[in-house]
Amino acid sequence: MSNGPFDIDVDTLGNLRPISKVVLSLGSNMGDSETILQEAVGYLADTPDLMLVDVSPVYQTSPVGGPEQPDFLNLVVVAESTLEPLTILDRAHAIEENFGRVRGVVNGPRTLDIDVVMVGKRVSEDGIDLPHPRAHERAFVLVPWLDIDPGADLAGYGPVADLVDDLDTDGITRRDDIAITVSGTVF
Ligand SMILES: Nc1ncnc2c1ncn2[C@@H]1O[C@H](COP(=O)(O)OP(=O)(O)OP(=O)(O)O)[C@@H](O)[C@H]1O
Ligand SMILES: Nc1nc2c(c(=O)[nH]1)N=C(CO)CN2
Repeated sequence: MSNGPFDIDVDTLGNLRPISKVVLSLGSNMGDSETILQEAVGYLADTPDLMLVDVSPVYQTSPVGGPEQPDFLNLVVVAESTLEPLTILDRAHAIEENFGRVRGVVNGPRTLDIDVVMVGKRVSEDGIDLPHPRAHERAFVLVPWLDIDPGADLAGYGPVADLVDDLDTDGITRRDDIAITVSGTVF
């Protein structure tokens, strides 16, 4: 899939809207994380103008940073969208709030965290850092992403496969016993 901005959508008013590849990272280590991830992907799939392309396997991952806390379950969603990055981030925050996410400790435990890893070649603007400034060094983001998108390129950092080669992936385990289902499709 292209990173855009060469794919174009025309809305009902005839406006041209670039279609961007969107990569989202979801993580949970409080509550029923498996159900939370399942439902969160469902909310993303229900988001107007955000088309899910693929959902990665779920990984159990050792916490990176923060206080002592339980392991996370992480997954990555690849989508296509004409939405602005800040609109996608607002939607991510609204979904987090459905699961009672309270922003407290930096890198601390959370029912649900949704990071906007990349929106095509879009870069930072007021209110959103793009690509996500820590995604390039996080195995819990890059390994699941690579599973579903072997040719993936992290804008500004290069091929995800090369980034993964340089990372310690010891703390992450693929949980093939957990499946995410969207509209009858099992990922
Ligand atoms: N690309 C992005 N994805 C998610 N949040 C972002 C992004 N860019 C800026 N933010 C902002 O970063 C702030 C901190 O986000 P959050 O509380 O999710 O951090 P965190 O998950 O603890 O740590 P990290 O940012 O390292 O994943 C939020 O106010 C959020 O709006
Ligand atoms: N394993 C793991 N560690 C983390 C995670 C996460 O999702 N998984 N999220 C963090 C802040 O976003 C900080 N540390």
